[in-house]
Amino acid sequence: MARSKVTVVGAGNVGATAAHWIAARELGDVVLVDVLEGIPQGKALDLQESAPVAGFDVRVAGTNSYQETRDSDVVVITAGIARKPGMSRDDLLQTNFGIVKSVTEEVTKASPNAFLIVVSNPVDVMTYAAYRVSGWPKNRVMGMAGVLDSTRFRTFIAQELGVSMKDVSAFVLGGHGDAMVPLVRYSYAGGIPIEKLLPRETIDRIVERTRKGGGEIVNLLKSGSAYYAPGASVADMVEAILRDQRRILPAIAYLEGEYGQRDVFVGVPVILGGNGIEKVVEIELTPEEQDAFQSSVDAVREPMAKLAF
Ligand SMILES: NC(=O)C1=CN([C@@H]2O[C@H](COP(=O)(O)OP(=O)(O)OC[C@H]3O[C@@H](n4cnc5c(N)ncnc54)[C@H](O)[C@@H]3O)[C@@H](O)[C@H]2O)C=CC1
Ligand SMILES: O=C([O-])CC(=O)C(=O)O
Repeated sequence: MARSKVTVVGAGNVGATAAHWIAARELGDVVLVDVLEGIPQGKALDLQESAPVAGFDVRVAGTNSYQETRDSDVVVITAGIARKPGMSRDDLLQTNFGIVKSVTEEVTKASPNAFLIVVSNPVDVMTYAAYRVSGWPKNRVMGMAGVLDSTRFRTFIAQELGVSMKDVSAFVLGGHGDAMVPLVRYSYAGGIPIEKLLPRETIDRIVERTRKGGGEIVNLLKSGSAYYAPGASVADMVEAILRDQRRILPAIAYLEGEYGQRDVFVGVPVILGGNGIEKVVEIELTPEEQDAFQSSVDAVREPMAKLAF
């Protein structure tokens, strides 16, 4: 059986870290692409040279050309600028729109049958842009944010309870901005609803921390944004597709009536497997949760309306 091939566009912090997780989990051969000369080649060679000691057996290549990305099974787009303290993700809109547009044109030519996972921010809007530019079906175009937002929420829950991260599950819905919706009612530790285990004030505090989780890292790093957890979250989605796992994950998906929304990409629970987004899973929301979700979608539609294709 031919080995899978994963292209990661953008060999910066998120791209290189995603490539690392993807290679370490032997999900497929990895091609790193960037406009900077030497960077994707150098990082790919360095990562490849870790294989004998780290114990993985895949090829890792770096390039400035899309030629070598040909016939990839999955393409991850991390190309673009990251925010600095004081900026919102939406401040990156026009610069990253230009980049995501040109990258999408290149990758869709080189790998017409791939699955596309968009990471560049503002990611809900950039996923919509990639969908429009690619003209691909909705099951093959998605964005990564919910896995990251949920892993942050899970981390905070586990830390508050002083229990293993393994036993904590949680869901965050909506756009990847400060209006995202951590779903407390659907969050559990060892199968027990967290509302039965933690006081309301503690839950409210970690919900707020989750919403601002990206900004917390930006303020600490000062010169860029998070990449370890984002890179690992990308690898989880790549694995779900390439290993046909049919996982239920939150992903940025195209909505055509689900959750009362149309013609927008936003984070919702999906079944992710060998056919990409196989289904958007609709769960019942309380009126308050529905209102919060609507506000979050509105916050995605606003910058979306500024895109000129
Ligand atoms: N969706 C999410 O949850 C997350 C999204 N992000 C976003 O991911 C993006 C990347 O972040 P970092 O890796 O930290 O930034 P970075 O600055 O470390 O890397 C970005 C890379 O993209 C490259 N690039 C720029 N234009 C390109 C083009 N046309 N073709 C190919 N490569 C190009 C740059 O040369 C650079 O190496 C940012 O927009 C950031 O906001 C970051 C973390 C989480
Ligand atoms: O906060 C940022 O700009 C990067 C990002 O999306 C995150 O870490 O959640």
